Amino acid sequence: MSLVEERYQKWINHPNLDARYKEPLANMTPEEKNDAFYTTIEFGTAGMRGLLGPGTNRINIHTIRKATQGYANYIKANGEDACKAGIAIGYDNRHMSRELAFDCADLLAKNNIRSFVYDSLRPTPMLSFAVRYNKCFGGIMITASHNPKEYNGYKLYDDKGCQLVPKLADAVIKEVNAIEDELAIDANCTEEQKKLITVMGDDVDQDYYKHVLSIQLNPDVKKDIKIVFSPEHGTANIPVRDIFKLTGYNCIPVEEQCTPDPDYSNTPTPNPEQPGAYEMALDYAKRYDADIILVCDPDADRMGVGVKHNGEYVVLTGNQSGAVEIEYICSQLKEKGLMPEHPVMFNTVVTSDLGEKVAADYGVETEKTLTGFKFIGEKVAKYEVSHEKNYVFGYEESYGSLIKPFVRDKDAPQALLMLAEACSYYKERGKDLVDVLNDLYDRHGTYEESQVAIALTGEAGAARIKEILANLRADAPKEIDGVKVVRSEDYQECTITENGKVTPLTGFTKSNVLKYYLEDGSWIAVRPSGTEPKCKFYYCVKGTDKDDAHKKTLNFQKAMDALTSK
Ligand SMILES: O=P([O-])(O)O[C@H]1O[C@H](COP(=O)(O)O)[C@@H](O)[C@H](O)[C@H]1O
Ligand SMILES: [Mg+2]
Repeated sequence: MSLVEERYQKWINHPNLDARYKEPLANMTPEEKNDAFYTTIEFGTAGMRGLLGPGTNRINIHTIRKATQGYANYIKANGEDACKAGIAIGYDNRHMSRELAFDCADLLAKNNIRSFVYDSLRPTPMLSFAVRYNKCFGGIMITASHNPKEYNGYKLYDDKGCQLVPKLADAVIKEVNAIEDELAIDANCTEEQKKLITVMGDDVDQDYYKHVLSIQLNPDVKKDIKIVFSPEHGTANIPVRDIFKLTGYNCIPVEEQCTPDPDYSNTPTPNPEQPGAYEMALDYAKRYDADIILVCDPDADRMGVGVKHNGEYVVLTGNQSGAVEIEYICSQLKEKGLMPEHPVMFNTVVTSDLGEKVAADYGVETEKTLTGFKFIGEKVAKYEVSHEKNYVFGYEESYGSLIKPFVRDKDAPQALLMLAEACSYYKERGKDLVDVLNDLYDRHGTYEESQVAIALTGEAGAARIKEILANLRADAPKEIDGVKVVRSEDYQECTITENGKVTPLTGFTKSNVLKYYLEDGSWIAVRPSGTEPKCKFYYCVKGTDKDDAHKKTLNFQKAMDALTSK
């Protein structure tokens, strides 16, 4: 019997199989069966994420229990104090999220581990905050972030509220993998053990709001702007609207997208990386003549921005909104004499160069990490202890930023408040945020950043993604669209190749990423997504002006297409 068949038979015949899965299992096509059982669901960029449904390679009550039992064993191995400190648990609007969250709490209680659960859906950054607020040993967030509605996921946090970095995640994974029969785990705890579960109250929310309000650099700015806001049916609805109410901003919610909805009924996509996420907000913006559109992904760690510029709405990329944020923050810190000593900003190896140039202009150093906000959180924790450098900002290409590190993950409510303030501040001075961005291009060079993600699903898709990167390694491009590759970095082999010389690349955990620097100041990076079945290509293209950058971007994309279609 094949491994897939063996696993399938075990599941379908298991006495503990959740009754909801019997029928879908019985009706699986051979292809679906293979996909659901060919592997066990793994931890990626942001915990475990996958399609909902029965199978070892799916998110369901059994695979989540397996992960939680493994986590519980890890917590117990950390001693009595860890069990007592407990775990904060949060969840989003997705199918099964609430059920899975409370099931995790029961299972932890069964293991005599305390937990603090939010009474209803909350953003991922608020879960990170709750870990710190309750002085927990760690945290669990049930969410698949911005993925389509068929997905769910499981993010794990350390005691600082930072997602587990590989070193810690590996220790948990070891415990998870040691569990042989995921279906044998049940979450039936006693009434006495149930007392270990605390449903969190309003005090946590209020303290989070207080902290968010503290990021304001110009709290008294003239708030003469209209904001159209959409939570994309997710967790941001209440917190973001509360924060705008507390700070006095005029926030017009996209009502149709405010109800928590696991099916995302009124948005083509909840992902701020995609134009569909702005469709309805754009209609509202035109109707109300809004200055700015602000949207959050469902777990409210990512955000998207649309800016009214010369009468039209321009949607910024994550690289662009990050650059505008750092410009506003640094200029204000400097003007007010608040810039700390040895200031540092963090972003990732696939984030545009523009932000770094802006930061450098204000004397702020940039440190780069791999993709994954956990690596930024890790750096924050390091410097918090050593005091060698002081945090100014952290952001990623993928529409996430963190203004103040009282949260240790990207935090959209903070970003939205800062962008609203920046929008108001510049409006008073006759500018919009696109004007600010254009000024940055004038000062630091014109960049066009883009990301092309090719969807490659299932076992075959995963193999193809590996092959694309392996082919690039085996036959390294010397030029791309006729432009010479002057340096390449391989984060898996940990090498830098420059002028024919190979030197070690240090300071990063091994990761399947390739980055090519071109003679004209542009770069291109390739990596498999760790949250979706996609191969991602990142382009940071430097041009003489916008048209030149755009033309070059299209040519580079075409060239990479040709290079990787072998
Ligand atoms: O999806 P989220 O908002 O949880 O965000 C997560 O995934 C993003 C995309 O990762 P990948 O390119 O591997 O798919 C990462 O940039 C981010 O740091 C991580 O927290
Ligand atoms: Mg998210």
